[in-house]
Amino acid sequence: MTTFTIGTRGSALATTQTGTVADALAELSGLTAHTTLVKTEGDVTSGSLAQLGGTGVFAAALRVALMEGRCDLAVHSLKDLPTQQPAGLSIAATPPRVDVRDALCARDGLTLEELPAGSTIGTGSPRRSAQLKYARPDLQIVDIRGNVGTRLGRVKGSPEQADDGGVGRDAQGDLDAVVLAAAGLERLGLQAHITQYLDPTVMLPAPGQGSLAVECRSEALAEDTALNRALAELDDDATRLAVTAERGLLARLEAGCAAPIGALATLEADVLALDAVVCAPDGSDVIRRRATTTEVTDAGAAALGVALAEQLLREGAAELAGL
Ligand SMILES: NCc1[nH]cc(CCC(=O)O)c1CC(=O)O
Repeated sequence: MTTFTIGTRGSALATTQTGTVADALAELSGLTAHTTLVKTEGDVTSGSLAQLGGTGVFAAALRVALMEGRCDLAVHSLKDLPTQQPAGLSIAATPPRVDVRDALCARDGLTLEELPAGSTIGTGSPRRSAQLKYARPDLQIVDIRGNVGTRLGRVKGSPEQADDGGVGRDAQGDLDAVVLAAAGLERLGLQAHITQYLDPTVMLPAPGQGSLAVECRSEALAEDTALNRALAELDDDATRLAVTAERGLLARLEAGCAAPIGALATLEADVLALDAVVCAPDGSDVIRRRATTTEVTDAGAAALGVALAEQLLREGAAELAGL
């Protein structure tokens, strides 16, 4: 084998992320990387999607392509992946994580503290919405959809063009701010729009935010190949341990990426610490807790996530978040 093929979705963020991973693996392996575009709608049967289970509709089409051998690898945003790993597929690498924080992109350089009462903030994420309301009950959250460029285009005075038709709103932007993942903005070179990096004490990110997952067929992982050696080198221990803890928590809470739950694990010295927040969807209340472990292994990280989830459940997390 002298080449390998990585499947990617068509969005700017997906192709950028996939390109970065393809380049790194080509460099590490000496192989030539090909990328292939996988459409997320229309070209896959509902039968094969249903087999995969879970909710990750974006990941599902890529996974079908991987299972059918149309590509050797798939690159996912880890935060969009359901916690249930489909049979036959494995996460072969979690590359070094980039910025984990959420970022405020506001008009006129404003910060969260500076936004006047009644200001509008756009987000489609229950996790962001609940934490924003908890921090600033006087702001108005507006439910928005679309890709990163579209969302930025909603901010008043934004140079970014709203590219989804501008139906029923001012093409110049109609919101005072939006909140997006810093990682996505930075990968797209759009960090100039960020007016404030939100501290995780105010806004805990989604489990897995800022991390990528490189997935392959499990059977391929058993072979000793240049590609597998490159994948092992690309895998970052601190990232894998952190996201294992965060996703262990999410799985134990039986929640997905649409739940009002934030989690962030950090590895410092020989301690893995996990912070988590479970919110009432209306932001009226939150439960925020931290747990730590000195068992800094994959199993220890997963157990840390489960233990913190069980503590949160004992304290009423399911009722609070409507899980
Ligand atoms: N749900 C969409 C999504 N999936 C991954 C990212 C950004 C990159 C990342 O967090 O890894 C985004 C955009 C956003 O939330 O602003």
